[in-house]
Formats: sequence, structure tokens, C-alpha cells
Amino acid sequence: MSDHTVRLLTAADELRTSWNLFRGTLHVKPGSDEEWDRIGEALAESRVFAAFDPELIGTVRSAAHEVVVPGGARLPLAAVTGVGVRAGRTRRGVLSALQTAQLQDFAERGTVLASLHATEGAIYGRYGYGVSTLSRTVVVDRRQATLRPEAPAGGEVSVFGLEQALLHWPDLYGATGTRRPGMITRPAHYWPMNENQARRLDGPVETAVHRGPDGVDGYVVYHVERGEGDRQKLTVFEFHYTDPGAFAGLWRFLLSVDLVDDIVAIARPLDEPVELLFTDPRAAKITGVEDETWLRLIDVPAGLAARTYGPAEPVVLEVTDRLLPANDGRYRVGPDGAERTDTAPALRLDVSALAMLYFGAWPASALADTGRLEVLDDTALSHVDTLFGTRRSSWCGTFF
Ligand SMILES: CC(=O)SCCNC(=O)CCNC(=O)[C@H](O)C(C)(C)COP(=O)(O)OP(=O)(O)OC[C@H]1O[C@@H](n2cnc3c(N)ncnc32)[C@H](O)[C@@H]1OP(=O)(O)O
Repeated sequence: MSDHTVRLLTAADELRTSWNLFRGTLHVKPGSDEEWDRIGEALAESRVFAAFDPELIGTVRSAAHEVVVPGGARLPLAAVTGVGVRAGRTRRGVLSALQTAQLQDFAERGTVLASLHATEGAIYGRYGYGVSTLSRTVVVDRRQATLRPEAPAGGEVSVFGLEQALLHWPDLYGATGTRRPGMITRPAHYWPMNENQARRLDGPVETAVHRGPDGVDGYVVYHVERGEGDRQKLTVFEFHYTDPGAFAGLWRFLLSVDLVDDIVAIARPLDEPVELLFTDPRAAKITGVEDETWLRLIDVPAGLAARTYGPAEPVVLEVTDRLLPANDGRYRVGPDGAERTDTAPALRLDVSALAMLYFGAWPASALADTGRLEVLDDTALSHVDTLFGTRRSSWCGTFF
């Protein structure tokens, strides 16, 4: 154990120190004055906790967003990021103290869900987070890929450089984002951080916007650099669209960019059918499936009540939550909703396993097979699979 203390930060100099400390834990140099000028105000709107001994040795922060849950409702979401403990002070409970303070703060402020992108998979389960959306990386060999003749056509694409695109990104995302469960809103405080990331790239960042018969219906943000074996690599960071015409139209555009060997679309939804666009589906290679976001239910009753459920027999789940015991209890979940109950449970699970079910990322049967939930009534598993399943893969699509 260590003798550190934890408190909320509000002073600008401490916020900047915590920001640089976090960067240091990722082995990134301190941010420039220009970067700080851009994000200082946004950071002041975040909830930043830090541990001191008496120097600042660790930090966590979160920003307020909303997330779409299955069925379409939006819930308040704390997007957790900026987690770091200075080298030399790790593995003595600093992160645990910060997490405890942060979770308590979320509960007191009425946050229903919290979510994060994890640098490592072994860190966050102990705090009640579970992998709740998955993504895949798709690499398309540009010279091997030809769109099938019946792929949707029509529409127009315009390309913007970074300075112009910065003015349009919020509206583009507003018009095309938040269409799947797991997707989040991007409030004003999000964009300066996003701009910093784009400006850090070496070389132009381009934005291609697709317009269909009803106006803007999709966009991609990409960047070209030399990849492995001298192959020119076009990396797609953002790809959002409202309809199949824009999906096909933007892929048609990407294939037309000259001096590119590979198109690498990172962190795409699992069920996005890129390979089906091509005459040779092997032109698209899935090079990785990743845990995209980790979810933490802060308010289990509110979280369960807000989403919809598939057509199956109701099931009673018994949930345990070591860090937020107000969530402990039995919940009856059925097509008509979810509420607390005293009825005997069919399944017992920890709040982190509930997070893995919540967006339908994993079937209950997979959690049972791996010992992540206790089955008291075998018939319940298939019902839970149907209740929590989603028609489209849940996906966040926003890095924070
Ligand atoms: C959402 C985001 O921002 S993701 C970014 C996360 N940050 C980083 O990866 C930066 C580099 N790493 C770090 O700064 C630190 O190692 C942290 C923040 C990951 C962990 O901080 P620490 O203060 O060392 O964690 P703490 O001592 O509280 O550990 C708590 C438990 O987690 C375990 N743990 C912590 N980090 C790791 C890890 N990387 N891998 C495996 N286990 C870990 C500890 O062993 C400990 O286990 P125990 O409770 O069984 O004893």
C-alpha cells in the first residue's frame, strides 16, 4: 500500500500537469503550448482525479457524452480516458484508489454508464468493466479489389483538407453518427482533442464527403503514409454513413485514390460487409478483431430499464457489484422491460459480465461456457441470448 491521497482537480496548472503525466505513461512527450491552448478549456469541463504523494503521481479523467443503447434510447455516459500512473509508483494501489473515487463520483452524479478504450486487457475487469463492443481491422488490397457491378452507385464525393474539414466534422458526425447501439454523441468538448490527434499526424489528413439524393449521407477521414515493405498505406480513421449508397460510394472513392497499395480501415463494426462489395472477397483481409470499448454499468437498474429486449421468456439475473453495492440484487428482464424482483434467479453474474451482455457483444452461453456467469437454470441461457441480442453489431466508432 502507498500513502497517496486522491482528489478532484480544477486548477489549470494541475490539469496540465495531469495531462502531461498521462502522456508520459504512454511514453509520449509533453504537449506543446499550442496543443494545450486548444484543449485546456475542454479539459476543464472534464472530471479529472489525481493521486498525490505529495507530487502528482497518477490520474484518471472522464468527459460527459451520451450513448445509444439497444432500442435507440440515449443514456448519460462518462467517457473515461487519461488513465495513468507514473513509472516508479505503479503496482501499489494508485489506480485502484483513483478508480474507486471515480466510480463513486459517477454514482453520486447520476451517471448511468461509463466506458473506456483499454490499453491492456487485464486492467479494468476488476473495476466492473467488461468488453462490450468489438471491432475489426480490415485491410483491402487496392489493386486486387474491384467493386461488384451491382454495388450501389450514384452520389458524389468531395474532398476537403484538414483546415476546411475541421469546420465540418461536427455536422458530418451529427448527420451520420449514433446509428448503432454503443455509438456516442460528440459534444463540443470532444473536438479540440480530436483536432490535436489529427494535427499530430505527419502528412495530410483528408476528409471525403459523400452526397446522395438527400444530401450528405457519409464521410471518411483518412491519411496516407509509407507502410511495411514500402507499401503505401491509406489508413481510414473515420467512416460513418447512413445508407448503403454512401458505404459503397465511399469505398469506390477510396479505391480510386492513386499511389496507394493497401487501404487499412481500423476499428470497424464486426458485421460491416466490406468484403461483399468486391468481386474477389479475398481482396479484403480481416487482420484483427479487437475489444473496442469496455462498459461499466454505474446504475444497473437504470441501465437495464433503458434498453429494449428481444422476444423470449423473462429471466431473473442476480447481479453482484463489489465496488458499487447499491447495484447488488435480482433483476427480472423480459421483452416488456427490466425491474428489480425478489424472485429466485436463473443466472448469477458479476457487473462486469453484465457489461459484456449489455450491448449484445457476447451471448450468455459464451459467458457460461467460460465460467463468467453461474447457471442455476439451464433453460435460461437461450432466453438471455435472445433477450440481449442485437440485430446489428454494437459499435462505438469514436476514439476518446
Ligand atoms: C482508459 C485509458 O486511459 S487506458 C490507459 C491506461 N494507461 C496506461 O496503460 C499507461 C501505462 N500504465 C499505467 O499507467 C499503470 O500501469 C496503470 C494505470 C495501468 C495501473 O496503475 P497502478 O497504480 O499500477 O495499478 P494498481 O496498483 O492500482 O493495480 C491494481 C491491480 O491491477 C493490476 N494491474 C494494474 N495494471 C496492470 C496491467 N497493466 N496488467 C495487469 N495487471 C495490472 C495490479 O497488479 C493490481 O492487481 P491486484 O489488485 O490483484 O493487486
